[in-house]
Amino acid sequence: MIELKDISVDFDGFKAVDKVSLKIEKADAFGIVGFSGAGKSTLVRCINLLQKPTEGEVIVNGEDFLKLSDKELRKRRKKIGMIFQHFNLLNNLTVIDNVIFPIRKDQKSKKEKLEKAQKLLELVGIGDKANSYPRELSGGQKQRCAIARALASDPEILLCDEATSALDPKTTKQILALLQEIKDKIGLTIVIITHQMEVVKDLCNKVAVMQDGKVVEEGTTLEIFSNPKNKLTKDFVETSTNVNQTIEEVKNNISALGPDESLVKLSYVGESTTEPVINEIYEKFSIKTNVLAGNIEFITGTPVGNLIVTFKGDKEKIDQAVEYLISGGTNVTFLGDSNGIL
Ligand SMILES: Nc1ncnc2c1ncn2[C@@H]1O[C@H](COP(=O)(O)OP(=O)(O)OP(=O)(O)O)[C@@H](O)[C@H]1O
Repeated sequence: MIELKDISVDFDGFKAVDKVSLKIEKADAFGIVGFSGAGKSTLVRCINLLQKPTEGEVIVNGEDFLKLSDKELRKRRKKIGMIFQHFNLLNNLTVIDNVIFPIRKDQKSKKEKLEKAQKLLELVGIGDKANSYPRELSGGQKQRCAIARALASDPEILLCDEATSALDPKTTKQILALLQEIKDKIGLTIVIITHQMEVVKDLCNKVAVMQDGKVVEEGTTLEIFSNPKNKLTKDFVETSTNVNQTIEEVKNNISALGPDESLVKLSYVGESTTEPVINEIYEKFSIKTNVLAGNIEFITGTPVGNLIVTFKGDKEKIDQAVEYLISGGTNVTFLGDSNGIL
């Protein structure tokens, strides 16, 4: 549905976006992650040509946007809503008038527009705030109003630029749940720029990681969380799982390991929960497992687990047990033994 082909954006010789190609399918919730200045906003603004790329093609629903006339482009843009970190509401208009604003020139009667706006306010959960002014709303309510306004033109695509960055964690969860609900209800395609991996985890089915204007890694959210390859992706995933921090804490607090003990990290994806595996390696190899720390998360419904354990037993048997675990799809990282902790 959205295809960005070899997009580059050059600001006076500085490449803010550098040959990026992305495919976003209908009803995807596509996350774009990266540090400040990575080029996320510039890239996303190319989708509705608020930013004209210096090079490349922007294909939306099979149409080459760069070949459209200004009039045609204005019409297509109406089907692409946008919400922002700082809401960008018009402060001198009431909440309902903010929602009507993008459709104020439509061929409908005033009554129809009011009814539509009120329905949208109900949908986003602030039906009772229609006659309030933005200054009378909380941050979460302001973003709800901005979402209602973005939906007024019946968009097929919603671009969200750090839409939850100014909100506290609880309100962030509520807004993400609302976006998910709307997405499911009207089949909206969502492109969401964020530096919060929690946002990706809660809402997105796919994610691209940007650095210095380039996409350095992309995949399904499950792939990115369970098996990040790029160093930056690993750092981002770590911010939400804290596995490395947990490992450091375990290492700092563990007393010396015995000659028959090894410290390892077990990582797995999917239904192969470790409990039966731990029982099996005890039965097969007489290896005793002691779980020191663990974290299991559900990414788009699939469990992703990280356990820090000690194995106790004959060295050769531990090696066999590790091989057995790896052959069953568990990732095993050796962290130390009686000779020292890595
Ligand atoms: N209109 C512009 N003129 C010149 N440079 C620009 C312009 N817009 C963005 N840049 C530069 O392009 C780079 C990418 O900016 P962009 O806003 O796309 O990054 P970002 O990843 O969205 O960052 P943030 O998360 O801080 O919004 C930055 O170095 C920025 O200073």
